[in-house]
Amino acid sequence: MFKKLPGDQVSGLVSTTPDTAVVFRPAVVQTPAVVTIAIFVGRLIAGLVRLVWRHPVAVALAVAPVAVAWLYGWRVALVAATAPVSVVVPWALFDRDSFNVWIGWRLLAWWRLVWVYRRHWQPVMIVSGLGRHLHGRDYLPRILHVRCTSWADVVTVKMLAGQSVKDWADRLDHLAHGFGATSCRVAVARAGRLLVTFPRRDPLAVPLPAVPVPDRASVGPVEVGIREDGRPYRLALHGTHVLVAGATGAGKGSFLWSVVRGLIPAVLAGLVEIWALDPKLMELSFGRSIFGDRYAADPAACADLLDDAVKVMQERAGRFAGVRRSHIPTVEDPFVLVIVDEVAFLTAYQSDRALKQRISAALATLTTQGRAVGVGVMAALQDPRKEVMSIRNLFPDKIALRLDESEQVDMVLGDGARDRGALADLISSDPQQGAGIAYVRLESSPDPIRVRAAYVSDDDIRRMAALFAGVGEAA
Ligand SMILES: Nc1ncnc2c1ncn2[C@@H]1O[C@H](COP(=O)(O)OP(=O)(O)OP(=O)(O)O)[C@@H](O)[C@H]1O
Repeated sequence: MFKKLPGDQVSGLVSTTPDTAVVFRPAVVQTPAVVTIAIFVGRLIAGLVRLVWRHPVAVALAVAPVAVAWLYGWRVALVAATAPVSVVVPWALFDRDSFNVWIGWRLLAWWRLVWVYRRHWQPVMIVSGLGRHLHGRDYLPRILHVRCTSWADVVTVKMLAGQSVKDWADRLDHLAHGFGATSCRVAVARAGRLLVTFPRRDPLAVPLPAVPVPDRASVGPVEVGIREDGRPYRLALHGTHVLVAGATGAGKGSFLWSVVRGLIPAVLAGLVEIWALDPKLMELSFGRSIFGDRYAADPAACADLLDDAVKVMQERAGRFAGVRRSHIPTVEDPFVLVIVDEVAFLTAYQSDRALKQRISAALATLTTQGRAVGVGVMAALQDPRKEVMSIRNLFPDKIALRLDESEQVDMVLGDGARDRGALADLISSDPQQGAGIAYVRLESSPDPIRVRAAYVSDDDIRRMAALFAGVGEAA
């Protein structure tokens, strides 16, 4: 309060509280002008030192031409200043990628720091409640660093002491709109520090054609699409189980078929067997020849196939016991991937109680004991509620495509996933813009990542199936 009042007004200030015995009349000390000037000069010098310390390159770029002009004249300075421009401009025009890595993203990061984040930081922090205004002072989280990538700004922030990640996760909307982004995500960098990601554009906005069938037989992670940062997205199947949830038309088929497509060379080499359960009869029946006689659509046949998978699992467990603790795919013991489309048809919506129990028990056995012996389950479903899919927590890796309700996000991806930015309920229902887009949460990483699966068209599936019938050219 005193800071805002001129000294002569402060001297007249008294307590206005009625019935008080204490009258408050502050003493005003006249400061000599020289002391005030010394304080201002001190602050100026400290500010300059801070500027040089924080932005050495920018300061050097500004000071160097002035120094050259002073020492050698303005003509030399002009040549010295234009020479780098004549290198940088052609570089930017002809090799944009390397220019961006070395200069472009850094310049953009500096500009976004100054123009977007520093400029709006104080009001956004105070209005969103992440900063505090106490006793006339602002206590704000600090921006430590801004990094730009081709699609997003990643701002490293030092939280206020006592703040939690949840405080930030609860205000993603405030942050996104406050800094002019359509969405925002937070991740922990280390104790007390967060990485706050603000996308500038969406690399997943355009559908992707099917990924080419790999040249090599591999059981390793399968390329199924791209990640938000533009890098290929590879999904591991061997050694885990994967649950894919999404509303009708969300694009579950793209995940299932992209996985099948990526494993084709390994299936042809005998290192992988894909067993398909297709109770809806619409999705996997299309490429039936890929699965051979390991295909079932009728619920009773599905139960038999699942029981067979359990037998394979138990037989292997008996053989491996005391000999080895993990599975290595071979022609004798291939990796068995059981793909179940719309698993709720076999569990929740199955009217035959005995069959329903048999199927649920087999699925629970496979998902609890299968991965160490090379039997994996990839299940797709529309409704992730517990009463529909009681064993959803037995799948270590989860994929949430477009969902109908915000509460379903945490049901699929686990607690706190939506708070960390997995906004699966906000994915567009327009197939061009949203089908195949999903948030993935892996056992190994609590932070959900946004990906888009490639679209495997009917023709792609026909060509894949033809490979197995031995009548088609390479897919
Ligand atoms: N990855 C993708 N990229 C672009 N469009 C896609 C993608 N996947 C699916 N689509 C479009 O969305 C439509 C629905 O996809 P799909 O049948 O795979 O959804 P689904 O989740 O399996 O639905 P349902 O549960 O009703 O079977 C497809 O016909 C296609 O036009």
